[in-house]
Order: sequence, then structure tokens, then C-alpha cells
Amino acid sequence: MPVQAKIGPSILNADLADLANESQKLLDNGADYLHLDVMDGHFVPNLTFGHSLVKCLRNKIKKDFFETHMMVSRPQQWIEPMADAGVNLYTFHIEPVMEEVANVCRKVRESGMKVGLALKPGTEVQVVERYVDMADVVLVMTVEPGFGGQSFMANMMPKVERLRTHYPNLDIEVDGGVGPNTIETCAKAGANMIVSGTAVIQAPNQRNVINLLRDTVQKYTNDACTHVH
Ligand SMILES: O=C(CO)[C@@H](O)[C@H](O)COP(=O)(O)O
Repeated sequence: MPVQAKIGPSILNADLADLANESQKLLDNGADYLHLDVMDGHFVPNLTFGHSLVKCLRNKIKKDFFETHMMVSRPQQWIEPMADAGVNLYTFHIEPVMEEVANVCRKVRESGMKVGLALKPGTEVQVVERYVDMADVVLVMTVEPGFGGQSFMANMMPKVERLRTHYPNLDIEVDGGVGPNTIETCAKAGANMIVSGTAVIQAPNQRNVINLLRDTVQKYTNDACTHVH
């Protein structure tokens, strides 16, 4: 099955006090999944929310695909709570668990969730290649994790290109500063799962932006890949 373009808005800069409605609006406007940014104030200098909120969101949004992007120092700690909260894809950073990546991947799988491996901009892509067989998605960060609204780092594209060349069937996600002005660069490099925060949340017409992102990726995806759903 060909790799599919999937657009997953990040809700980081949405009105978190109205998260269920904001999320539903994104899905109604064509989002393929929700990218939920979990930050612990240790791994990144920002704090958001945890499994309790995700569970409440799941109670309101029953069927759609949830990814949690775990920007936390101890991703092992939240596997079971997030699985219980109804998360579909558990994407964790390899940097704080460098010696235990395989073990964490196994535990995520055993919990029934899909596995995503995230890389900070300073982490070599070769480090993640050892674990690609254990993962469903590799997330290449295109900003330093922690905040929405930062500038896209085009110099991360060689990582995406290398992964796409070596792993034609892999779901490759990009996150940070991705929007109408930067999507073509990501799509050409081979990304097929697109996280976009500010550009979608603040758009006067979310549907138009989501469609533009998806159409651009579809233009460049080859027909030898798979997808997460
Ligand atoms: O994980 C992060 C930041 O740490 C991202 O999900 C951003 O929140 C995306 O927002 P924009 O850069 O698209 O505004």
C-alpha cells in the first residue's frame, strides 16, 4: 500500500481550556489525526498536560486517531496510563532513554499502541536507524521541542531524505514550523505525516490549509509505502 499523506494538527497553541471543541473542529476540517504535545518541564522547558486530560478528550472524541508526542524524561512511566487513556500512537524521544530504546518500544507495543521514535534536531539520524524495525513512525523534529510557533529548520531535511531512501515503507513525520511555506520542502524530502500547529490553528480557514498540506505531500509520495492507520 502506498505511503499516505496524513495531516495531524498540533493542539499546543490551541485554546486548551476548550480542547475538545478545538480538536473536533480540526477533525471536522479534515485532520487525519490529533498530535497531542505532552511536556513535563524537564525534558523540555515547558509544561502541558498528561494522561488524565487525554482520557477526558478520548471520552469526547471516541474514534479518531490520537498521537501523543511524549516530550518527557521518563517515557517508560507513561506507557500504561496513555494506553489506558486511549492513545493510538505513542511517540517518545530516544534521547533520554538511549540505552533502553528497544525495551521501551517493546513495552509500547505490548500495551497495544503503535510506536513512534522522535529525534531532537541535534540527534544524528543514524542513532534511530537501529530501531526502525521496532517502530511504526519516526518523527524528525524541525524545531527544538518545547514551544509552538518557532521557525522551521530546513537543515533537518537530510535526515528525512536519508530515512526515506533507506526505508521506503516507513511513516516519516515532521514537526515544527511546518505550514504552507515549508510543506513543499518536507514533502520533497519524503515526509508523509505532517504535524502543523500554528499554521493550522490560526488559519482563518483550517480546511484550506489542511487540504493544501495534504495535496502537497500527495504530490511527492511514492507508491511503495505503508501508513499508520
Ligand atoms: O512539538 C512541538 C513543539 O515542541 C510541535 O508540535 C509544535 O507545537 C508545532 O507547532 P508549530 O511549530 O507548527 O507552531
